[in-house]
Formats: sequence, structure tokens, C-alpha cells
Amino acid sequence: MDPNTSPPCPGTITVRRNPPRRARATPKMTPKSFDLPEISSFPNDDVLPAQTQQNPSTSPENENLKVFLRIRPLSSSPIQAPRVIGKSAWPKNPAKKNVPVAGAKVSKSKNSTACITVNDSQSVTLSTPVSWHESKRIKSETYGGFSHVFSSDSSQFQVYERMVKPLVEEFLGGKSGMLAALGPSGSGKTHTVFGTPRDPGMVPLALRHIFEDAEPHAKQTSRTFYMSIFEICSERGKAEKLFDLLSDGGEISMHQSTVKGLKEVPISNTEQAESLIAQAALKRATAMTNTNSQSSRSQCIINIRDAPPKCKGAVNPKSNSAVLTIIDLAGAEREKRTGNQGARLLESNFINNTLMVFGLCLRSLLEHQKNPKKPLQKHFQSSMLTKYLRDYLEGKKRMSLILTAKLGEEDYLDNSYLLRQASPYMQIKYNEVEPSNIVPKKRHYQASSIMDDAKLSPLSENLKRMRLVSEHTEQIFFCPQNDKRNVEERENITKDTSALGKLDANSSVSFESEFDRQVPSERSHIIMQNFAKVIWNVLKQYNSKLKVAEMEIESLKESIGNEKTKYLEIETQLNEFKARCTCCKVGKIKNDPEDSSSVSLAQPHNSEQEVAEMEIESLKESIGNEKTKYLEIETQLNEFKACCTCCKVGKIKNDPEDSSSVSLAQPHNSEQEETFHAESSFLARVDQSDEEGLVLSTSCTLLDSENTDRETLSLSKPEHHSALKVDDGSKILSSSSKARLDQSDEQPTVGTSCTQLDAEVSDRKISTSLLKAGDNNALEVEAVCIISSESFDALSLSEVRVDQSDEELTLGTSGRQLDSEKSDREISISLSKAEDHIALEVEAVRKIPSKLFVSSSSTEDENLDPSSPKDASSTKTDNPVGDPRDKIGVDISRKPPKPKRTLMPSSSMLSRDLSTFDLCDESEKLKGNRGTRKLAAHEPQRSNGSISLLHLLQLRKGNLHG
Ligand SMILES: Nc1ncnc2c1ncn2[C@@H]1O[C@H](COP(=O)(O)OP(=O)(O)OP(=O)(O)O)[C@@H](O)[C@H]1O
Repeated sequence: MDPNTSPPCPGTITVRRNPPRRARATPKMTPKSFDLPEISSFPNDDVLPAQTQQNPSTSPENENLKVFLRIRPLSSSPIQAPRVIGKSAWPKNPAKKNVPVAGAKVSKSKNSTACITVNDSQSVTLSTPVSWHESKRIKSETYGGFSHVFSSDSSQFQVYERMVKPLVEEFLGGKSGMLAALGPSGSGKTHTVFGTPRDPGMVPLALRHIFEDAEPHAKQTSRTFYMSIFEICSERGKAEKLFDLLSDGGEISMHQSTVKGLKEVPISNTEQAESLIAQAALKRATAMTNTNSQSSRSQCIINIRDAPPKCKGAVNPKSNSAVLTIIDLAGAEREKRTGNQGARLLESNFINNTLMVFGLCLRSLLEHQKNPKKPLQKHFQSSMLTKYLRDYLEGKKRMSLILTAKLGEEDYLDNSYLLRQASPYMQIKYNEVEPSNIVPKKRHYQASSIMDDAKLSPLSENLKRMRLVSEHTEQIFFCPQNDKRNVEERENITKDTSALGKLDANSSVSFESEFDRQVPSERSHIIMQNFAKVIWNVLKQYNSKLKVAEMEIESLKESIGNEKTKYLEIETQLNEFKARCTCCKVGKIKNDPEDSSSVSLAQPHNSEQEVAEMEIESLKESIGNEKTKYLEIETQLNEFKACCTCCKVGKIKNDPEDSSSVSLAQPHNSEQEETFHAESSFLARVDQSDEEGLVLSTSCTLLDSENTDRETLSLSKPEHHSALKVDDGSKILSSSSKARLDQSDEQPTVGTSCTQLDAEVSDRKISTSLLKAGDNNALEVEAVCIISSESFDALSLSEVRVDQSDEELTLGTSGRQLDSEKSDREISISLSKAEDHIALEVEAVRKIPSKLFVSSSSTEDENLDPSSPKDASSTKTDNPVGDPRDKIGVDISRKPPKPKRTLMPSSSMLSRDLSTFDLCDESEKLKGNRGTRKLAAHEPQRSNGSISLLHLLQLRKGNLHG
């Protein structure tokens, strides 16, 4: 990946999702009812600090700290005795100038070789001395990335143009800037900063630049610049002191980052400014060392402040004044090289410690920028210099570094140490540059200090103690469960800290006062910092939990959508199933009380899924039951039909139940009485079974609803009629013959009834006709019977056969009417108005075969038992001569023609339905009870009709055999 095209790293916090989850398929359908309100995402923008949310593109500046490298040329002559005229043109302060150390080696060979090789404008190669090659040391080191490398032959102006001029321009534009010269002693820092009158350094050049640009607009803008110069030095290496170099050399103080008592001198032109600079240079502490005849012993700070333009004589408080700061640091010194001893050695240690703190601040800033989680160390508290430069060292303001190195190979170690220490600083970025000198409110510090150098002595020990105290304080304050103990600990720590400052009073007076001032504020700062950390951690946990909850809600939404989809599919299937299912309709029509499940389907659907499923299950069970029932019925019907083909009508004769069957209809006269006896013989058989009685009762129930007929009464009192029949043996005999007659005449009678039943108008007619037919037809039949009982016997036999085969015809008629809803009523009406004769007859017709043809098989007469119904039909239609059925033909001709009906498909259904009552079996049981008693009463008593019938049968039999 091309690093040039890589996007800049955003300053945001990335919240990891653990574990990563796979994307789920979007549900096909999301019901509206499940549209839950969206949960807004965690307000990261509100919670996260602006520091981490800042967009790099919108940051004012995103540039690295500029680090320049200037190589001082080789000295042409060794350091000699102090000269009156120093290294610079600035006057020296004779009071603070020390004489060269006695016995110091002033050795500088002319033939010194260079250890630094400039590769290009941004990199150099540091080579070890030739003498070190034999000791197998590192031969060369390359350092790159500098903003610019000024070779030894670079002029002051070149350095200014490239390094300082941009800062000055920005200063004139209202931006503060700082330039610090850093390097070993004698490397040319002071030369670069101040220069000489002949070769002015950066400060004079900057002042010239400032006033050259400002003077043309001075009248218009009323622009005023102020300059202040002060130094930070150490008195015998024990305490830091500040001296104002522009005043009379008075000592000043520092509170936190503010220097109190510092005099700012307004400058209006270059000459004035240079005069002040010369004055300050004379006051600055310098000393002669083995490396520098006029070695600076203090950190010199020059401030040029651009005062804001006045508005009607008053300073605009909102406008910020830019400050250009140029610092000439004291050079790092090695004891071997400098040969310092005594107080000078203490000064050297102080200088080195200050430079180390300065470097630690920059390193901490670099590490904090690389890893924001790593707090910015509070190294700035360790020295006044770093305190004063706090904003710069924290990256709040832009600064530049000019590293000065010496070219000679004897300076290899100094150069190596400088380059190793300072080259990483060029990675420091300035992306939060504040426009003014306002002290930032948010600071992220940690009270610790890494002063691992043994040379730090008193200062480093104080710093270590401060670190220990701070860490202890932080650990205690992080424990929220021991609040009371924490308060006590805090108080003790404060006392200890104060005591610590007092203990070091002798060694570091300056640090004592500063430490005492800093402890309360820093303690509160640490407390607030820890509190903010706790809150921040809680918020992060809340954020992570909230995101997890959001994911769970999403998954639940998907699950609900899937469930809803399944539910709708099931509901659709249920509707389709109901639409296809025909059992519901049948269930609505059927009056069978067992079809409760079918009836339930006609009820409104319950919206509940469980109810629907239960209905489906019950429906399925009902269907299964119905199928089973139908199969059983069909089997029984087949058996019944098979049995019917073998049965003989002659059974009726010997069937004692014929006589025991008592008329259900109550005759009112003798003719009707016999007719009804004949009819009742069927009915009696029907009534012999409980189920038939039940059926009849059912019909009677219907009958009872509208009008009560005598048949109903007769049904309610069947035994009474039976008793009557028992008493009247002739009637019974007659009824027996009638039974045959009716059985034989059943087809036309029933057929007639059915024909009439087909018409709605015939209901009344039926009842009337039946009543009358019961009168007329029965009379006719009875008359025939009476007149020609034999014929009737023959007729009845033939018709019985017909009726056996045609019993479904009548039933089919009723079943066809049952197929329609309207027929229910019609049936009810017809039954009720049919005077039950038809119904009873119908029922009786149906029941005859199962009873008669089984019990009297032994008395079966072949002549009386036609082989097929076809014979009967031919008998009725053809009326062959000589056949006993001629009389039947006469008799039939006397009757109105009765069309023969064809078997309808629906009749089979109804017959199967009716066969479910299993009348035959039940009638068999009844027969045992009722018939036994009646049999004993009827058997010895035979009427004339029966005798004549037997005689007729014998004659016919004889004719057939003959
Ligand atoms: N670029 C240069 N060209 C010519 N002479 C230089 C240059 N840099 C430094 N010198 C000379 O080197 C000597 C030491 O320089 P300077 O005093 O500036 O070093 P320094 O880094 O300030 O030392 P210290 O830290 O001890 O004050 C001076 O006499 C100065 O004139």
C-alpha cells in the first residue's frame, strides 16, 4: 500500500465488537405491528471528548515538530585564555563571567576530522572516530527526517530564512511560536541565537524582520512590540533562579507557568531591540569551560510579544497577543570534556538535568501522541524551564528545535547523544495548536517522573518522591469502596507531601515553595482526573452494553418477523383447507348429533391459532370417523343386500312377529283397521327394534312439534295396539296377509308416496291421500284382500319382492331431498304431514328384509319366492293368463297406475346413513322380547286370511310343480 495515498489516522476511538457476528438475512416480510421504535445509537459525539473526536481534516494544523540541525564548523584554533571580546558581539557580564578553570585543557587539534557527514538537506551520517574502529564500536549512524540540515558553511541568514523567518511571519500573523537551540556545549547555540555584530543571529534578524514589515503599517495599526529577556540558572546547583536580563538584574519568580516580575520593554525599532539584546547578553551568566570559553550557564529566554491593536485607547481583551520565543539553552556537558569541578560541576548537573527534563517532556508528548491511552507525563513540573514552556511541551503551541552539533570527531559522543535524544522529536505532531497563550483547561497528566539518571541527585530524588506519592495517591483514589479511609489517606499524604517538601528545604529551597504550591492543586487535579476516568470507563461499558442490547433487539425483531410469517402461512393453509373441505357443509346439514365436530366448523372461527389447530385435528378425526363409519355402513349394506337376495317372502308367513307386530296406526273403522293392520305390520317390524323405535320416535318428535297425530299417540302406546292385535286374531291374520300385501304392494304404494313426496304441494296431498289413501287405497287393498285375499297374497308376494329390491328407491327419494338445505324443512314437513304413514312405511319397507327373510327361511316357498324382482315387474305389467297373478293384475288395474322409480345415486347415501342404525340387529333383540310374547299369542290363532293364504300358496305350488 502506498503510504502517500494512505488516509490519515483519524483521532477517534474504535469500539470493538466481540465476538464478531455474521450478517443475517433480512426477513422477507416485517409486519407493521412489529415496527419497534428505533433505538438511537450511543451519543459518542456527546460523550467522547473533543480530543478524540476531532476530525483531522478540520484541525488547524497537522504538521510535525520542526527539527533543524546545524553543524558548527571546525574550530581553527584551540580554546585559549579568555579574551576580552567573547564569542559574540554582545557585551559580557563581567560580574558573572568566571575565569577559565585553572588547569583546564584547552586542546583542539587543527587536524581534527569530521564525524558528521551531511547526506542531504534532511539527513546526516555520524561516524565514529578512526581510533574507535579498532575497539569494534559502531562505525556510523545515519539520522534523517530533519526539517533541514544546515551544514557547517551555512550562514546565519540562510538559517534564518529557512528556519526562523516562517516563525516570524506567523508571529506577525498572530500566531505564537518558539524556537529553542539545543546541543552540547560549544556547538554554536548562542552563536546561532544571538550571533555577532558582524554576523547577527536569529534574534537580531527576527527583530529586523519584524520592524521592517511592521514599520510601514505602524502608524495605521498602532502596533507595539514588547520584549523581555530572562534567564534560569542554578545557584551552585541547588536551586533554580530567574533573573530578568533587561532590568537591573533583579531576581524574579515563577508561579506555575507565569513569571512574576518580568519586565517587558516595548520596542519600536531594530536599534532599540538590539540594544536591549546586547544589554541582556552582558548580564547573562557565562563561564569558561574546556569546551567553550564563554559557555552559557543558564537558559536564556527571549520573548517578543506583539501587543494587540488598541481600540480607542483600550486594549481589546478578546484579542490574543502572539509571542515569539527564542531560547538559548545551556549546552549539555560531560564532565570529562568540561573538566568542571565544585560549583561548576553543580551547574553542569543542573544544566543537564534541565535538559533531560526538557527532553522527557518532548518524549512524553511523543508517546502520548502515538498512544493516546498513555497519559501525558507531568515532567514539566520538574524544572522552571519546562514549566514556563508547558504549552509548547504539551503540543498546545508550535515550536521548532535547532540542534547544533560539532563537527569534530572528538565530539562524536556529544553529537551521538544529541541526535539519539532529539531525532525522535521530529515525529511530534501539532494538531491541536491553540491560537493564544490561554492556558488550556483540559489537561491529561499523570504525576510521575522517570528520572533514572543518577546524576539528577537532589532534583531527581524530589521528583522520584513526587512520583511515588502521586502513584500512591492515585491507587488509593481509584478504590471507591473505602471512602473514609481514602479521606484519611489523602490527608496523610498531604501531610507527608508537605513534610517531604520541608525535608528537602535545605537542598532545594526553590522546589520547596513550588512544591507546596503545587501539591493542593495537583491533588485535586488527580482526584478529578481519576473521577473522570471512572466515569469514562462506566460510559464505555454502558456504550458496549447498549450496542449488545441493540443487536439483541434486532435479532428479536427478526425472530418475531419469522414467527409472524409462519403464523400467516399456517393461517393461509387453514383457510385453504377449510375452503376445500366439504365436511363443513355436510356437518351443517346433518342432523346427526354425532357430527358435533362438523357443526363446530360452522361456527365462527376462533382467531387463536390453537383453536384453529384443534379444530383441524377434530375435523380430521371426524373425517376419519366418518370414513370408518361409511365403510362399516357400506359393508353392512352389502351384507344386507347379499342377504336380501337369498331371503324369501314366505318367511313372513311363518314369522311369528308378523302376528306380534301390532299396528302403530289406530284404525277407526274396520276397513281402515285392516289396512292399518297391514301397514302396521311393517311398522310393527320396524317397531320391534329399539333403534327403529328410536327412528320412529324421532320422526314422531318432529311430528310432535307441529301437530300431534294419532300415529304419534299410537307410537307412544304401541303395546296397547299390540294388545289389541293380540286379541283380534283375524286382524292379525289379516294384517299378516296385509303385510304380505303391503309388502308386495309396497312398491306401488311407496312409489306413489314418493312421487307425491317429490312435489311440495303433495305434502298435504300425501297426508290427505294417505289418510284417504289409507282409507281408499287401503280400502281398496283391503277390499281386494277381503275379496280376494289370495290374489292379494300373490300380489303381496310379488310386491314384496319388488319392494325388497326397491326399498332404496323410497329411501333414495328422501335422501335426495336431504341433499339440499331446503329439503330439511321439506322432509320435516313431509314427515309431519305425511302422517307418518309414509315415513313409517318407508322405514318399514326398509326394515322388512332384515327380519322376515331371515327368520322364515325354512318355510320358504319357491312359488312365493320369486327369484328376482324382474318377475314381479313382469307380473304387474304383463299379467300372464293362468298365473295367479292375473288377479293381481286385476287388482292392480283397479288401482291407479303407480310409476316405478329408478334408483337414484343419492339413495345409496341415504340408505347407508340409515343402515348406521343397524336396525336389523337391534330389531332382532327386540324381537326376542316382544315377539316372543306375541308369538305365543298369535301362533295358534290363524285367521281365515292366513289359512286362505296358505291354501293359495299350496295351490300355486302345486301348479308350479304340475
Ligand atoms: N556557525 C559558526 N560559525 C563560526 N563560529 C561559530 C559557529 N558556531 C559557533 N561558533 C563559535 O564557537 C564558539 C562556541 O560557540 P557557542 O558559544 O555559541 O557555543 P554554545 O553552544 O553556546 O556553547 P555553550 O552551550 O557552552 O554556551 C564561539 O566562539 C562561536 O563563535
